[in-house]
Amino acid sequence: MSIDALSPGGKRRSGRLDIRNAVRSFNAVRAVDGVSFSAEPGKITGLIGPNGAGKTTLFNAVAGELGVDSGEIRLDDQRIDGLPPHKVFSKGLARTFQIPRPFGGMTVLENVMLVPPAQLGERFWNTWLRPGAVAREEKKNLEKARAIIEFCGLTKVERQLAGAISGGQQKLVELARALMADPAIILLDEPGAGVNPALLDTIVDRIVELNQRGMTFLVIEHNMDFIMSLCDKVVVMAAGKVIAEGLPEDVRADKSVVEAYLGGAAA
Ligand SMILES: Nc1ncnc2c1ncn2[C@@H]1O[C@H](COP(=O)(O)OP(=O)(O)OP(=O)(O)O)[C@@H](O)[C@H]1O
Repeated sequence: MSIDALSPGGKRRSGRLDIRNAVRSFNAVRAVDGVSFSAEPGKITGLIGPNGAGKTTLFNAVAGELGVDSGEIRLDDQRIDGLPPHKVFSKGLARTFQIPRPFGGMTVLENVMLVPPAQLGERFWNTWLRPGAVAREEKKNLEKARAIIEFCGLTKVERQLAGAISGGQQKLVELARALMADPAIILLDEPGAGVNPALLDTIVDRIVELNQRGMTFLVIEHNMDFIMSLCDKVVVMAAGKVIAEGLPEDVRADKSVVEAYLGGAAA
């Protein structure tokens, strides 16, 4: 199987994400304070802002790790706010973390294999009643995992423990795990942080190629070269609110954006 067989979101989902008036507080802090914007299908949307702007809190709310206090989050017109992470994931939204979270004691291949879309074998009666189907499904998953691992440039380390490879390679393992579920949209939390320049090029290449195949991305990143060269649109948050949204070059020249970065802890 080659990576060509992967279809972002399958045929049914476009990966459109709509966030409307999302609010999430931690005691007195309104970390996300009435945020509205959309990530258009097939596009790469950048989410930037000074430290503490609320970007990660918003990601956590979208991916189901945190609830919103109010507001709506829709994926392809279906409400996903209030759903637990595995439900959001199964609807076609995958995310990666700023600090990768692989199972360090398992190999890269095992980490990727942990995320098959529909694990027939997990239904215990299938192993008795439909052993052939289970074996075929496992073979298909293994082929898919291998194709994705190759696509992510990880073949050489597929037998190594995920805890023993570099931080940049772990970010690629996270991307590989996300791809196993054929998501329609992937949320990337600082894919470039702590990654050496050569691996960063690989990550950027993979994102571009997936995007050309129709994958939608929403990306938090402090690396401005990355944002400016990769994103179709940039949304800027500061103190929990969206303060600007538009084309990368317009956002960079926006006075309120410059002030937010100078006034806050510049990224
Ligand atoms: N679990 C939490 N409990 C209390 N306050 C929190 C929690 N998570 C985030 N916050 C606060 O919410 C605000 C937004 O934080 P968040 O991490 O979302 O910002 P960010 O834009 O992702 O920042 P960075 O770029 O540094 O990662 C900050 O004031 C932060 O201290």
